[in-house]
Amino acid sequence: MRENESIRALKGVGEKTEKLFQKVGVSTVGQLLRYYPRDYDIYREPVSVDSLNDQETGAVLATLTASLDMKKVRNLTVISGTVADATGRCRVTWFNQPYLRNQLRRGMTFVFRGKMSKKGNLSVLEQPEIYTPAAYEEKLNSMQPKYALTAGLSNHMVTKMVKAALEQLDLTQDYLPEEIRLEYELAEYNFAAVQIHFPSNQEQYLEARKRLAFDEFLLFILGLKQLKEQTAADKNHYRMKEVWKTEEVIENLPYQLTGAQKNVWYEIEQDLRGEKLMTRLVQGDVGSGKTIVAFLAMIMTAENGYQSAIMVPTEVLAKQHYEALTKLLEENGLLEQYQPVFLTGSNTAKEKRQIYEAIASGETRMIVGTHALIQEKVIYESLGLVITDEQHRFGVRQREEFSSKGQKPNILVMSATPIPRTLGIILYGDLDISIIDELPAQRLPIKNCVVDTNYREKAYRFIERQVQEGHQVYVICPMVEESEGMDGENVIDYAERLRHELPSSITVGILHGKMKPKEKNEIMEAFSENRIQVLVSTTVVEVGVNVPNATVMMVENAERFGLAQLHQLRGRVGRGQWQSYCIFIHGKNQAEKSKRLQILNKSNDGFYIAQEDLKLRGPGDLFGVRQSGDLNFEIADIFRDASILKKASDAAGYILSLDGTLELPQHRLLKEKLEEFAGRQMEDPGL
Ligand SMILES: Nc1ncnc2c1ncn2[C@@H]1O[C@H](COP(=O)(O)OP(=O)(O)OP(=O)(O)O)[C@@H](O)[C@H]1O
Repeated sequence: MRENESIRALKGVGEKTEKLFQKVGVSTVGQLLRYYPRDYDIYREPVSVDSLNDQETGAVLATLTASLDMKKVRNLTVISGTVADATGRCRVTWFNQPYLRNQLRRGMTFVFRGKMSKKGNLSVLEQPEIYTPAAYEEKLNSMQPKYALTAGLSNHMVTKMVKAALEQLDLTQDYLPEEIRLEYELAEYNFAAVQIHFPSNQEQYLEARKRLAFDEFLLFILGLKQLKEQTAADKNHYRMKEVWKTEEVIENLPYQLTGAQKNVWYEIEQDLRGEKLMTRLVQGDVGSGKTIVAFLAMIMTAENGYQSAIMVPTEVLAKQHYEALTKLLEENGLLEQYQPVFLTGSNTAKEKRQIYEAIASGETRMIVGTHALIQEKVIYESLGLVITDEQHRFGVRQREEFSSKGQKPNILVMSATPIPRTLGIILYGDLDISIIDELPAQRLPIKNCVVDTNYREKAYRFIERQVQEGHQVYVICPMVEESEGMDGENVIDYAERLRHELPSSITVGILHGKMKPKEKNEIMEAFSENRIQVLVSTTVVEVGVNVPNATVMMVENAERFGLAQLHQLRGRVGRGQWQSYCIFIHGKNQAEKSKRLQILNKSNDGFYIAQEDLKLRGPGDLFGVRQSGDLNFEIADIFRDASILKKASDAAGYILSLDGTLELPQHRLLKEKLEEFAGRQMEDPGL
């Protein structure tokens, strides 16, 4: 079996199961292999019966005080009994397992492992797993995977299928050269692939993770280095002249550009006028005003008679950019001349045809869209500039794709990820870097608070007042809907609750990744026009959404998110001249985890936050929440794995110094893997 085969090739996967897996983005066996657990359930030492808290999962060594009862409740068979140790007793219940009655008898002692549920004086261990003490001893410290699920797809099913994939794939051929593996003390691939799903203990898990993170960085950097080689000598076939239009547009803006924006714009202008092709990254904290700089570059390109395309990760964002661009052009009397178009996957076939024609004929000089922009059918008349974000920054393949559409365009990449310089040099090795390190002057610093759920009542009243003053509010929940085995707030139920909590004059809307692009656009449009005042959402609003009238960001289960991600979320407010607020709410019993959140309380500076977060983490930080969704790594995390990143960079340098084109026999598998990796990077992350 090969990794690119459909999961249908696995025994037990029929059409229905295939559809369920597709919902979570898994179509091939390889994708299943990389469907890494979201968390693990650790088989820890048994604890005493009285020490298990409500909703806590754990194991107890206890004795049955009587034989089990059996009851029929509708069509369920319920088996229940009582177990006890020296500290106390609790009920145990199982459903539809009548045979247990013969196996478990009074006086027998087992390890029972399950979730404790407490209601008043009643403590119940629900559906516990049962082990003899010796059997549990063998399981001790092992970690059971917990996967992200969707309705109908159980953890058991994913576990079973991953096991099947691991059994049927031949993973013994390691693509990493032995020399590198030994030099950097990395586990074998075979070991890592299995242990990341089913770690025997925490040490093995860390080994597996280290290896897979190294691989991911290595492939990424190899791709970059090759790209740099290829583009170093690229000539700018769209060499441009200085134009006055951009000066006029700047004059007409309702605000003054900041010094940093002016500097960066100057650098871009010089690049576009230069002999060498531009490949530049503009890095700027959330809300620093990157968009206008991008638009100026598009106007300069259009004035020179060429086309430009701006590609963003989501349709919501594409729509927002399209509207902002149209408005800017309209205000400057340029709309007719440039005819901007909006191209995404959900345009109708007829619309697409018309747009393709307008692009091919050169009638339109500006194209805004999602990754639909690089599809085969889009033929550009004269694409002189492509603007993208770092999630979609082009790897080798993407640039080839664009090049095959004509000559290589100039490239501008936008990023809001604050990263230390040393890491930046590695991750953006193929790009020149410009930094917008100044926020517009009239912004007031956001006021923050980190509180627990007891504060909600107060928060709702505060939200009410802000809405009455004409402002708007985001509420972020970690989940879309209630989901088996996962605690935390979800968008659907939360919105319902808010509709009761808030006066009926306040409209509460919802937004999440499972909605159709068209629905998402409608909701965002309603929010930006203040027809919705409170938007309950998952993190789909994280990247780049701009509604300056919003002044409150409230994040539920804030402990679930990485600090950089929270900083991005916070960046959705404080974008206008009004005082804005961010309320981070952490769940009950999460005070420990929420210590991290105090960093956000102290500072609004993305760079500082990233550094501080890094200091708090160490290799022992097992399940640190993912830091950043911006750079699209599957397992590696640029902040948490900074030292692995440096090693992978050294290794990539060494490999290419020996064999620049990866032609040597010992690099054959690595080359194949790199091709496959580049292909994967092209896929839409599909928010
Ligand atoms: N110099 C400026 N003075 C005042 N407002 C500005 C200035 N530059 C941009 N803005 C406004 O600030 C808001 C945020 O700008 P923009 O959307 O470009 O941020 P961004 O850098 O893309 O941030 P993010 O990474 O969060 O998307 C916009 O409403 C924009 O009109």
